[in-house]
Amino acid sequence: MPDAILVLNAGSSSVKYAVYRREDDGTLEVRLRGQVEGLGGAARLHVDDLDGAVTTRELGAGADHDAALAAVLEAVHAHLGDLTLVGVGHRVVHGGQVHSAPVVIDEAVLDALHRLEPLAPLHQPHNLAAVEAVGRVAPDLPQVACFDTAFHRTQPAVAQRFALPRAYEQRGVLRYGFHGLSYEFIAARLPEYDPDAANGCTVVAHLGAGASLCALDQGRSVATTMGFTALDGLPMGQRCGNIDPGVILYLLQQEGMTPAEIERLLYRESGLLGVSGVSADMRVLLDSDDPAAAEAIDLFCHRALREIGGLAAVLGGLDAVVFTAGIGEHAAPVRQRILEGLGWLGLELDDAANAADGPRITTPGSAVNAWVIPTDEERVIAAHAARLVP
Ligand SMILES: Nc1ncnc2c1ncn2[C@@H]1O[C@H](COP(=O)(O)OP(=O)(O)O)[C@@H](O)[C@H]1O
Ligand SMILES: CC(=O)OP(=O)(O)O
Ligand SMILES: [Mg+2]
Repeated sequence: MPDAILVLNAGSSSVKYAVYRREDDGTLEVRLRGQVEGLGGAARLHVDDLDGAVTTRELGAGADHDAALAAVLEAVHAHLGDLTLVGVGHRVVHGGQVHSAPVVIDEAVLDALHRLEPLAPLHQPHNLAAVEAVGRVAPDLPQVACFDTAFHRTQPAVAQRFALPRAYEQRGVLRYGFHGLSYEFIAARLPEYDPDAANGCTVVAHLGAGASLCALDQGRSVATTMGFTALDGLPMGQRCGNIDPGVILYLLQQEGMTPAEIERLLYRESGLLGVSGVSADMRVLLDSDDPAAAEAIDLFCHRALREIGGLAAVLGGLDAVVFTAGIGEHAAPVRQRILEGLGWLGLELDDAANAADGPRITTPGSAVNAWVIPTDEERVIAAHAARLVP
């Protein structure tokens, strides 16, 4: 029976999944894909069997990551047909100092990854819950962890360092960076779209529920906006992004907030949701006529523009900007707002191409190219897993 790899990608607002058939020559053909989206609100399961049947099922307002995972495993089971699962690849957001490459999961690896949960509270517990859920139903099935942090380990030390006493760095307090599986996918595909940028200086904007930017120098990560945790950098759906650490001291010392309250504030009540008071979902904000929704979008675009400028300076130039993930791939007004701020670099937006979601969204005469390239973290995970399982 043909071999297949299952991929599970638990994000903060979604659980994405895919099944790939592994051909004799090692190539991977996607056979099933989908996601549970809208976790925390009205969660829906989407299933695409790639033969034209696309179904959606409401999971109800109370559905959490566990319910999402159970629904996903049921859908996968129902669609496997003659395929035999030979391995499972997981997105695991934090790999810490130890992991700069994907790894087959055993007891010791799992224990070590659990210890990183405080550094990625929106993701790591769900990523590892998926590993354990699969382990319960199929204890002998090899499982592979693919890390969001691994792609950034090529960065020079200066880009990974905080200005703290050295002892903290030795204890692992570093800028790790995230969304690395997505950046790995974009870096691999960029030569097909823009060979000059692939050999030069590119800023990739992964704008989803979590959002970050990555500076690619000839396809290698040299700097990124997320740091020790996935809180740093851009404001996100519910996360604050870059914040003066003095604010946290103030909340602790003057407002008497507990660490758990501050964690909830920074991870779940801030970002687009906190500033708008309306929603964490960019689709809802773009449709809203509430001035606070417009202000939240303003702040998101302002911060993205400011960070693109910083990364371009680190790269020593800018050949292309690439937009990806939920907002990056679909929110033309957000891309427009950010790119209008790069007019001084000679970047010239092609409005019609932008409205059509690309792929190229700048004019032929533009001094800097901009692209929309859909990311595919699942394919990157599948490729790593297929390589590591027998
Ligand atoms: N058509 C759209 N217009 C604007 N924003 C969108 C659109 N589609 C999706 N999004 C945004 O993308 C986010 C999800 O992005 P995604 O990359 O799938 O997230 P996750 O971090 O869960 O993987 C949603 O929360 C929503 O804000
Ligand atoms: C690391 C991170 O923020 O991931 P996501 O965007 O999937 O929430
Ligand atoms: Mg994501």
